[in-house]
Amino acid sequence: LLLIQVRVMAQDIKVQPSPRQVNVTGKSMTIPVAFRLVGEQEANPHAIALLKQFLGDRLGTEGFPLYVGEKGDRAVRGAKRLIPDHPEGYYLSITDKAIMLAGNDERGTYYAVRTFMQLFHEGHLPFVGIQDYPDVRFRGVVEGFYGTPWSHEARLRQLQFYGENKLNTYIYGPKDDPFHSSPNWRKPYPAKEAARLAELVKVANENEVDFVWAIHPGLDIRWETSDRDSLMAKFEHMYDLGVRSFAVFFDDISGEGAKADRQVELLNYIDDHFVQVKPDVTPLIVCPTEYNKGWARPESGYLATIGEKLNPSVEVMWTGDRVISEITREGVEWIREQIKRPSYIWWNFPVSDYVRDHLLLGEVYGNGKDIAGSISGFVANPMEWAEASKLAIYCVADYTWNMQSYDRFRSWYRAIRAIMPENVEAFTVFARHNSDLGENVHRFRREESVEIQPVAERFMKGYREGHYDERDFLALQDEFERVAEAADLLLIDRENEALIEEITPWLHQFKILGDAGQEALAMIKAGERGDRELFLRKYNHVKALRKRSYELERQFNQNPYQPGVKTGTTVLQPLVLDVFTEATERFNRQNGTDLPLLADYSPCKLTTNVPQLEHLPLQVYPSRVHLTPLLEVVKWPAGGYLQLELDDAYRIPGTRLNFDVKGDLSWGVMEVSADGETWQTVTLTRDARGRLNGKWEDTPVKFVRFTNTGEGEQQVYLREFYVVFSL
Ligand SMILES: CCCCCN1[C@H](CC(=O)NC)[C@H](O)[C@H](O)[C@H]1CO
Repeated sequence: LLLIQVRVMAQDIKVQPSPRQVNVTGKSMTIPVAFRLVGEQEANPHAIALLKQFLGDRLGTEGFPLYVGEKGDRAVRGAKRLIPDHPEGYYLSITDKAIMLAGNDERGTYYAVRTFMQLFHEGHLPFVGIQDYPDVRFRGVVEGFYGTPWSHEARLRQLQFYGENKLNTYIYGPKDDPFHSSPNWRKPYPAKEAARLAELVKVANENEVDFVWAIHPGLDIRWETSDRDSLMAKFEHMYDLGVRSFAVFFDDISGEGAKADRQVELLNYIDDHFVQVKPDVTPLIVCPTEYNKGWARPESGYLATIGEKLNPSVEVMWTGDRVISEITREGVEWIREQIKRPSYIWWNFPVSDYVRDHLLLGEVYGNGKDIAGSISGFVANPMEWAEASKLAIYCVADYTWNMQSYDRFRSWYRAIRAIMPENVEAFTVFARHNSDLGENVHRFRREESVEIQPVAERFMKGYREGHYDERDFLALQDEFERVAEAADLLLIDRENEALIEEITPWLHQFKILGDAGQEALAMIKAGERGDRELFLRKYNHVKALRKRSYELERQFNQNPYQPGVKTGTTVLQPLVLDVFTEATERFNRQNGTDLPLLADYSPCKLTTNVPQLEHLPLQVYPSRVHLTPLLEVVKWPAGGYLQLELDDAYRIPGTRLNFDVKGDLSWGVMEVSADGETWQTVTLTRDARGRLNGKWEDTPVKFVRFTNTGEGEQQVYLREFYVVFSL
């Protein structure tokens, strides 16, 4: 006799993503010790396998009845009318008589099992009836970023994560995989890579995820049958590896490959002769060359050609109004008109290949909740940091399954709990201050440090005016303490070692930020108490921390684009510098000292008497220091000079400047020096692109300067001025 204890329990049905329709009775039962599985022969084998894995030996031929199957299967005959008539929909019911997991299709049954697994709560199962289905047909991730492709292990973990969160699509399209793009898109994968892809397909199937293999032929495709045959052969090769979903990416190309009518001809051919003739291949997906509204040229007729001539069964991807943009109702309705079908969204978030020194761990927000009717798919392009990308991916799973119920903060918080259950608080602090991108070419920004921002602003204003609120001071001190604590707790966390390995450079930077913040605030108190000795200790500590921060930037995450490790760049980092500068200026005034203010450690100092160049930010890279180019004309007076002082004498190989002036720079002279006393003139030679390069024999150089030694003012464009100080 199975002892079923019926109990009234709280309505805390925690199912992710949020189901559409849940009828709770408020009653529950203890979990039966044994379940009698009915329907194993006909039900989706992946659903059965998941059940067996989850229930283990409690699942057998005796015990509490558990009916599993798809609409039409005998085992779930009774639920026929209750199953939602939507792709991947399911009906789930738990009563004191039986459990039923009934899918509208195979994937629906799998999702019913996933939901069932989440209903186990502290040894009880609630009596519920759930009717559920997703808003968006294709939901998931497109691995489509520039940079180091994800590892095989990372991809396997991703597919498992997608199965858990009802995402059904993974598009394989890493820009830097030579067999996905040029030059080897025509070649089959070598045996080792082929075996790995076959394994990914297998694990994807087990998690009810479509593994979409994308090809990126546009950089060098020739519109001849030979290349068309090469592409078909490659698709056959991928089909033999088990791939049943295919995409063609024509993004980020120009020239021959970008022609719409040629692309459409090829795509229709693939559709007619491959996708439609194979029994089990999902609709072909294309990423168009004009893949966002900012790049769409009505006069090119590109999108019109796609809309009119591309087979209606082909899915067309779209990133929104710009390369990186929020997806709005208006935007998806506009593109739907152009391409004569719903768009398949390629959302460029949390991809960070244009701000590689930042982690994007913030909430998923800004996309409309009313766009489901005009899109067929929604896939997120992630960071090269696979585990760290899971935060945003989890929220995208929530959003695309049930848009109306999506809550950006609740979803984000549940994502953190799903990913770091043993360090929720620490990871929340860390993610809260690692979400904005900083200035970037796409001008896409995200909120960061939202809670503490008003406190920081109010405190700084008060401090400058000479009266700040002690409660604000204490709140900031507390936040910086939490930052330091979070960094140390996460650095020793072992629950997700792959994640900690990815974010360790940022954790070290975060620790320095937490310490620097506390010490900068301590400078204020020491200054107020007139305790010179303590002030100088804190001052020196902050400077040391800034130098460590800078060295860390040159050690980790070195890439040719945005090398280094940025954290808390929108609120906390600037606050540390502001407090340091203000406290030091006060100390200098009170004590007649001239302690340098520059806490933001940099290997290079700019001095100039050219007014427009005085506050020019320097861009420091691992081996070069750049002056930020100016768009406006620079008036360079006679005698005007620009000098870069490095933090040490380097055997620097050279310097380059480009003032965009046609003639030679007879009015100016470039000089270098090791000590700032004896200078050596550098001859500047013009290269093919009109830039002036300075070379000198191999002597150590600490100073580089350019002076207008002519009679009058010169007007130049400062296009480029940088010093290479190590190879
Ligand atoms: C000026 C050109 C920048 C394009 C940037 N896009 C690429 C192409 C794309 O978005 N295709 C839809 C990569 O995917 C990359 O990851 C992403 C964002 O940096």
